Amino acid sequence: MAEHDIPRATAKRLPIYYRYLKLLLDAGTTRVSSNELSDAVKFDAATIRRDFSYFGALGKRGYGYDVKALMTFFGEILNQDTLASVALVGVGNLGQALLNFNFHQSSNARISAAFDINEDIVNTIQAGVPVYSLDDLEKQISDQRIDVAILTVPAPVAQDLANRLAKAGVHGILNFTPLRLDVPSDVRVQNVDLTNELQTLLYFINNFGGAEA
Ligand SMILES: NC(=O)c1ccc[n+]([C@@H]2O[C@H](COP(=O)([O-])OP(=O)(O)OC[C@H]3O[C@@H](n4cnc5c(N)ncnc54)[C@H](O)[C@@H]3O)[C@@H](O)[C@H]2O)c1
Repeated sequence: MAEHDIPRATAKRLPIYYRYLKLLLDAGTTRVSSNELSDAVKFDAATIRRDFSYFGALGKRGYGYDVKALMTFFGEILNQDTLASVALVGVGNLGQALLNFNFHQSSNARISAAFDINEDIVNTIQAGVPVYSLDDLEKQISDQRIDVAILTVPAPVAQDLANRLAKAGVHGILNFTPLRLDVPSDVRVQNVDLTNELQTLLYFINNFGGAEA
């Protein structure tokens, strides 16, 4: 958890800054201006300067920002050095796709355990990740110190599983199901809804043309 008191919108942009800075650093670039960053990540330069100012960072007029210093700084805030183990519950169409996607390449998280009730895939390894029986949920979450779970099960069983996950000690749920989950106050839920995203996109295209929202 970041100890800096920053707006949520800024916090959401941090991983995007971080990924781009990593690209720059890998390409041997040592400094970057807010305008160059703006071109690459598509937030306006004023937003970027304001975001960075929350951290007391770090730009110099006529020089821009030091890429390595920014990376180190954001890396610490984002905890890039600690690899977070994530559970995936529900290894169906969507779950499989997420297993195949290598989160670890671009973030500090990796799916380390998957769970399902389908006997055909329980006790197999899918995309390098062991699939456990749902009966092992609590034990694996505790043994592997899993703090975050991705929920890709049918909606009717989602609340039950959210209850179990919360009870087992999970503090974050990335919820792909259409159900809005009730969770204890120490659990954070992030809902992902591709239909919503698509509708929003269509709305903006239809009402404002191609310009970005
Ligand atoms: N957010 C989005 O944009 C989006 C997009 C597609 C699907 N979805 C949602 O994601 C969920 C999964 O969709 P899908 O197409 O992968 O479905 P699917 O039927 O292919 O997969 C569901 C998986 O969950 C497993 N399962 C069922 N009950 C379980 C339980 N109690 N515990 C553990 N595993 C259980 C099934 O065996 C199956 O492997 C659905 O709720 C769907 O509505 C969301």
